[in-house]
Amino acid sequence: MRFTEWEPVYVQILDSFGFGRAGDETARDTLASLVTPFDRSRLAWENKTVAICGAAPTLGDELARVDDADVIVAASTAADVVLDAGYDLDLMVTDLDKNPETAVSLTESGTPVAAAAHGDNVPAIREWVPQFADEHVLGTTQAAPVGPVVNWGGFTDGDRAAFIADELGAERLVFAGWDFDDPTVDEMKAQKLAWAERLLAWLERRRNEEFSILDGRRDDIEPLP
Ligand SMILES: Nc1ncnc2c1ncn2[C@@H]1O[C@H](COP(=O)(O)OP(=O)(O)OP(=O)(O)O)[C@@H](O)[C@H]1O
Ligand SMILES: Nc1nc2c(c(=O)[nH]1)N=C(CO)CN2
Repeated sequence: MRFTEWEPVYVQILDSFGFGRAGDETARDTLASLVTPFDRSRLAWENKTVAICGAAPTLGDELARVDDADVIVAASTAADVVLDAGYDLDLMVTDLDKNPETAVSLTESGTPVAAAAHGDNVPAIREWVPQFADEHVLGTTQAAPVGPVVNWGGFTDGDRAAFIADELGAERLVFAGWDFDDPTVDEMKAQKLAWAERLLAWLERRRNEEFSILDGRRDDIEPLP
């Protein structure tokens, strides 16, 4: 995903939440000062089935879905569920707002972590990124990419994980731990999940793929861009 393709969608997201672009850019620049370029050839996922684990309460019951995957990616707290169940992770995707200690320990053991900068997580970036093993950190932004910080698309940790897998050439994406109608989430999270759903519908269309988590829902999703 090039930024020119992402930008019109990004502008809609900023508008929908009332987030400021300048805040995202400041956060991105902070992250850029703390990370080095990530060697993406380590994550060559062509011909791979990649499992994208979200953190819905259903994840624990759906973990068998990752058994046939070649690669396991977990968003935020989904990483803890996957690791506690005894699986190895290939990548954690996070904006550092819930379980940054997991990200520290993963980078220390050589597992890559994609760390996102946005206007509301600058203190977390400053606190946690210096604690990561640098060569295992992929810095990401939802604003324009700068230096070592990439933008391969995506907004919430979970849909960003899917966009990253797409960028890395994944042949097939499978999903566990996704519940767009989760009744336990607050209003802001529900709005974020609605965007995640829209973004995944856009991604599956771009990929000519059908994500089963969107079955029965497509007619009600407003298309992007
Ligand atoms: N019902 C759900 N509740 C929470 N997350 C979900 C759900 N369904 C899918 N997800 C995906 O799992 C990801 C990780 O969720 P979690 O609540 O651990 O993280 P988070 O740090 O709050 O995520 P974010 O900052 O992206 O909102 C979310 O970003 C979202 O994409
Ligand atoms: N500015 C800003 N950007 C975000 C935010 C957020 O709270 N503020 N949350 C996200 C996923 O939770 C992703 N991006």
